[in-house]
Amino acid sequence: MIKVGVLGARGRMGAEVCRAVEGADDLELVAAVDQGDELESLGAAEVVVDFTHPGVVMDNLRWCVEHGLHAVVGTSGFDPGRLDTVRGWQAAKPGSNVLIGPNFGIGAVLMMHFARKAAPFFESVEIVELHHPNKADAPSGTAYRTAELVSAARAEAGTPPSPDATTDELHGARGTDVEGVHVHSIRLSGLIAHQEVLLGGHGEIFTIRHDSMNRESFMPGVLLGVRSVRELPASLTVGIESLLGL
Ligand SMILES: NC(=O)C1=CN([C@@H]2O[C@H](COP(=O)(O)OP(=O)(O)OC[C@H]3O[C@@H](n4cnc5c(N)ncnc54)[C@H](OP(=O)(O)O)[C@@H]3O)[C@@H](O)[C@H]2O)C=CC1
Ligand SMILES: O=C(O)C1=N[C@H](C(=O)O)C[C@H](O)C1
Repeated sequence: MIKVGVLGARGRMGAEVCRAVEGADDLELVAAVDQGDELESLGAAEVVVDFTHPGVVMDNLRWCVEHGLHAVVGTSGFDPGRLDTVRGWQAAKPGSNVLIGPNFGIGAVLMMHFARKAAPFFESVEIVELHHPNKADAPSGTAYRTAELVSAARAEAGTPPSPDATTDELHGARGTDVEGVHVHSIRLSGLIAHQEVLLGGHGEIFTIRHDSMNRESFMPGVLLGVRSVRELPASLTVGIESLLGL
């Protein structure tokens, strides 16, 4: 049995994770912590799952690393600077592995994988992410990570920047720029989590779209992370693609 603690346990994702852990024969939910609760009860866990808020996740993660707990993090908001900070904590206190999953949906991981593969073959690429209006951050962590992967693949292949003649822009009309990739964020009631990667070439458009229809869809990826994090080869891993053999 792997002893699991959940941070953000009363939130939309955290509550789903608690249900999934309680329903798994090889996992035991030993702590369910939310805003205002003491972190100390997490000390009974081997693996902590964090689905909280980009504004608090770094404090949570530092606490986990300092207490030697492995962490599976779904909370968004990780840029290269934050990843370096986590590496610094791990260097100071080795022993805990951290797995940060920008998206735990299997289809979403495949969307990012295929976008990275396709990116060098097209002149233009832009990303549209669409989410429920309760989401705190924009762009989404998934879109940010997709843009990073797409940008790196194009740079490695020597693909020039996407053409764009815009010289006169109302602020925000072209979205935000993540490493040279334009990302557009929609917030709309009725949505859960969706993303399109639009790739444009000579006389053809290739669109890769993923839709999360409910939050249960993230659970196979989260549980895979919980089961794998203790044995990961690196102390900090971003994305679950390696766990899927991608
Ligand atoms: N990687 C992935 O696959 C996915 C990632 N996410 C990400 O997960 C995060 C959470 O999303 P979601 O569940 O929708 O958000 P919610 O707002 O529904 O849940 C977050 C929960 O964390 C609580 N919380 C806030 N601060 C703390 C703290 N310091 N300690 C413990 N708990 C705290 C909140 O309490 P209160 O409401 O009182 O502030 C709330 O109950 C977001 O960053 C989202 O982008 C979401 C879906 C999938
Ligand atoms: O807030 C959400 O809902 C989601 N957040 C993650 C993100 O920022 O990419 C993952 C998924 O898109 C759902």
